Amino acid sequence: MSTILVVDDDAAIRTVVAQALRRAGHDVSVADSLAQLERALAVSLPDVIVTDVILPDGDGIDHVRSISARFPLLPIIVLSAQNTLTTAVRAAEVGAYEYLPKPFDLDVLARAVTGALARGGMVSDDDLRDEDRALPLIGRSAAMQDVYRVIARVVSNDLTVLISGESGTGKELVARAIHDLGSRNAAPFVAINMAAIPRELIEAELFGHERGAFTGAATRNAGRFEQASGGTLFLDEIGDMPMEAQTRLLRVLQSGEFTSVGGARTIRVDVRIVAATNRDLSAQVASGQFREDLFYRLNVVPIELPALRERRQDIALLARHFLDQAAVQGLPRRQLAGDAMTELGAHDWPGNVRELENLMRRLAVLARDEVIGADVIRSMIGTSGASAQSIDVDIGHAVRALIERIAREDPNALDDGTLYDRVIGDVERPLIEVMLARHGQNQLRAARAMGINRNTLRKRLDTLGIDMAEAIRVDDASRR
Ligand SMILES: Nc1ncnc2c1ncn2[C@@H]1O[C@H](COP(=O)(O)OP(=O)(O)OP(=O)(O)O)[C@@H](O)[C@H]1O
Repeated sequence: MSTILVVDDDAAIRTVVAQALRRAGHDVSVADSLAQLERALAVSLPDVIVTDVILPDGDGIDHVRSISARFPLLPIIVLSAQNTLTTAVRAAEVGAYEYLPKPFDLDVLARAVTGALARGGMVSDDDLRDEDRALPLIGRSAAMQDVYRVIARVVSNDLTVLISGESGTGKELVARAIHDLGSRNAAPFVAINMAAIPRELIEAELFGHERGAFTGAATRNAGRFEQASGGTLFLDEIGDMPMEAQTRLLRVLQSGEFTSVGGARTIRVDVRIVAATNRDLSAQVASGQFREDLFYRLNVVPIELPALRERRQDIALLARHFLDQAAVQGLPRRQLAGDAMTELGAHDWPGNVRELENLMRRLAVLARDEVIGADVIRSMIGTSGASAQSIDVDIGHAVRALIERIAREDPNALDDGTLYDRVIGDVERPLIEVMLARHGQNQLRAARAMGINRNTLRKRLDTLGIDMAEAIRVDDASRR
């Protein structure tokens, strides 16, 4: 539960605001003066402060400046009856997260609080104050503060950034933050994932192709470089880029221009490059899989994202954030009991923030009670949770790798109309095998459990060539 401190000398407003925020699921405490506010801060830091401007012992806005200086990560929402532009500008100048003129709609306040919580832990920076550009990066740990410092350093220039970190640590989110906070934010942010595109298509995807450049190229296509013109190009999973494409990319980065596949025109583009990898690129350089010169060209400003297990103090903040987000999206509102937080804190999170996010969404959907206890967390992480997590984390990669493998083994397979059946067949086979095993190889029960017709299952067994000899052995054994 997030903690909100409401400061207002008007008892009626204090009560109404506190009630509304409690209804929205927050833990609310109140103060009627700056002195009481200071006493409350001395005891513990809330997640958000909501304060009036005119208080009996001073000016709330002046006080925001002092609080922001001491606690730069603490979002403050200012409420004021002085509906002047000057008050709004003053509130922004002193670093208030939001300014709401009185009278305000309680829903608007609740939304501002949710926004402030989602922003919690981000560096205090005037650029961040624009609603549209509010950052989704959560975390107050020292490791994340280091990340924020580097982001703050690169938003005002075009230096190339290389983000490394395990899968699900937020690399793409950081890349987007660099774009959104920089001067290129009116132009597009274009992402391309090297692991998701068959190797032979990567160059056409990056640099575009002319009509008729290869089979299937019916029209001229602008590549991602051109699409990102004036903006940011995010090269995800750069460690998966084939050698030839690396050579071409290096040339483009050096010269700022390229020709599309099958084209004679030279295209000049102005893009900022942010690359990311979950592999050890220097090891790939050492083993000759990644060009050393390209590595140095990309690694101008390195950002290393910590694994979630290395910043356990952020787990509670993130967990609450994802539950709030689920509630905002219309899923039931859930809270975590103290022992549930302890349980989350002890888990190792191999899938990092993505795993935590998926678990919170599943809890929002599946948990029976509003307050979730440690036992529920244990059962979700320990059993189906653990395996489902790894599926959530890996399924996209697995399918992409599968497409790549098929393309490598048989390049025609990408065009000959068989790809859908091959990929679905490879995904379906383990599903059927697992379900048959689970139901003692009984086809009727396995089909029912999967929600398909028994005849459909029979046909799929035939098509996929799944051997039922095992089933007969199991059936025989059970009959004996
Ligand atoms: N600090 C954070 N605050 C809030 N949400 C986060 C944070 N880090 C990651 N997430 C969320 O976790 C999920 C995974 O993040 P993201 O896709 O950026 O990770 P990634 O490192 O690029 O993963 P991959 O290597 O698998 O592509 C996203 O839904 C993202 O919004």
